[in-house]
Formats: sequence, C-alpha cells, structure tokens
Amino acid sequence: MTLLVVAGLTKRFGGVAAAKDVSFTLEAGEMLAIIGPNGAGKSTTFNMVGGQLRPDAGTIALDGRSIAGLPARAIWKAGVGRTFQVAQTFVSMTVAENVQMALLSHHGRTRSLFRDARALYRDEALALLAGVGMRADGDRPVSELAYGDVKRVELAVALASRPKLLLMDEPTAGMAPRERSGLMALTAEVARTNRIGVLYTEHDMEAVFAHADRVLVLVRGEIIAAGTPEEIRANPRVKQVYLGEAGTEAAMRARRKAVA
Ligand SMILES: Nc1ncnc2c1ncn2[C@@H]1O[C@H](COP(=O)(O)OP(=O)(O)OP(=O)(O)O)[C@@H](O)[C@H]1O
Repeated sequence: MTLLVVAGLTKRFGGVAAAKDVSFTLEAGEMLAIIGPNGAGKSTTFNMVGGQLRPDAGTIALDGRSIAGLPARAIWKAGVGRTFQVAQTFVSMTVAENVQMALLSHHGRTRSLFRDARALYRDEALALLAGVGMRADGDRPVSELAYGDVKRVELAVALASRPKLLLMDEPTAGMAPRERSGLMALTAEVARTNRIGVLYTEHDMEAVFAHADRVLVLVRGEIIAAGTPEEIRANPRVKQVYLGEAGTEAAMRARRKAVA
C-alpha cells in the first residue's frame, strides 16, 4: 500500500492561497523533496501533513488511515516523525540521554520518571545511535558536538518513535556544504533500510538532486511539476520559474556526484 496519499490539500490565510489543491503520494522507503521559491507553500503543506496546521480542504491518508486535521500528537502517534530547521535537542544532556528521552516518550512514560531512570532504554538508544554513526559519542553532552553531529542525533531522536513517515524541514539548514551531503546520504540510507518515507523541504539544490527519489515543485501554492530529479532538472517551466541556469548546473553537479 502507498504510505502517504495527499489529495486536494488546500489552505488559505486571508486572501492568500498558501496551498491550492496539492496532491501527491509517497511510498515507504522513498525520499520525496518539496522545492520552490520563498512563500511557495512548502511549510504550509508540510505543517498540514504534520498536524501543525489544519487544512481547509483535502485528504491525507497514512497507510490508508485518514490523518488530516488531527492534532499533531495524534499524527505523531499514527507514525509521523519530524525534525526541525533548528535542531531540537537538549544541549545539557548527553547524546544517549536525548535519545532515551525520546524512547521514554514513545513508550508512553512520562519525563518526570527520567530522573530515576537513566538506564532505561539505554541499549535501544545506543542501537539507534549506532544507526546514525554516533554510538561512540553516546556519553558526550550534546553541547560539545559539531552542528552536523547534532543533526545526526536529532535524526536518531526522530527514529526513536519508529516513524513510518519522517518530515524534515530543511534538514541541512545551517550546515557546512560538506556535512550536508553526509547527512542526506545517511538519511536516504536509513529511509531505505527501515522502509521509512521521507518528505523534506530544502533550499540546497545539491541536497535535493543528489538524494531525492522524486521532487515536487511548488510555486504560489500549486504543484507545477513532479517527477524524478532528471525530469525536474529538464523541465522548462521549472527552469524558468525556479531553478534558473545556476540551479540547473548545481543539480547536474549533484547528480554526477551521486552516480559516481
Ligand atoms: N500563519 C500564516 N498567516 C498568514 N499567512 C501565512 C501564514 N503562514 C504562511 N503564510 C503565507 O502563505 C504563503 C506560503 O508560505 P509558506 O511559509 O508555506 O511558504 P514556504 O514555501 O515554506 O516559504 P519559505 O521557503 O520562505 O519557508 C506565503 O505567502 C506566506 O506569507
């Protein structure tokens, strides 16, 4: 079954149609990027899927179950995880404790118990950290880490709730170019291995074209193109309204690196 089916999603803010009849699907294990200029409606679309915004119209089905308009927590419980532009970790805690906190929450325990439960889910946390290459850093405070590593920890935190779908809002924002590719390659590998669908918004075209299986292009709230990175790169309308020549070159460079 298709993991995520979005149909006719619409949201207005006063006179502005931030998302207009947005429809797309996402398979388990697939990386789907949403790109578009500032104000195109990427965050709005994203927030409707994640439950931070209620759609005015349209349907969202996760594994065949309707989640449109449910509160964010219910959507999270249904299997939608999320990472944010600015990493949402607890800097005073260790790397492992951050993941343990997420596991406590996933297993339905309250955070107040944590003080007495430093060992709880530690092995599970370390296994998740191993999956993102951070096992050896488990006992370091997050405050000591480079930002790229914080983003890896954030990925492990998101995976702790065993999501079917992961929403990533500009995952590479604030990262050095070299780190960006590493994080996206890791995300793609984790998604494929665990059959998690990943929907991400991104301004960095290399991160999009090197790692997305498919790309949606939103302009003024509407999807103007959807397809593989090759199809999007070659689409004259996308070139004209968004990518331009510089963007197309970046996309080609990224693709060459990805297939090399
Ligand atoms: N809470 C809100 N109230 C009023 N207008 C909003 C609100 N959120 C978004 N908008 C408007 O909806 C449109 C789409 O915004 P959105 O943030 O979804 O775009 P975006 O593609 O994510 O942009 P960016 O790349 O800059 O993050 C814009 O015109 C924006 O001004």
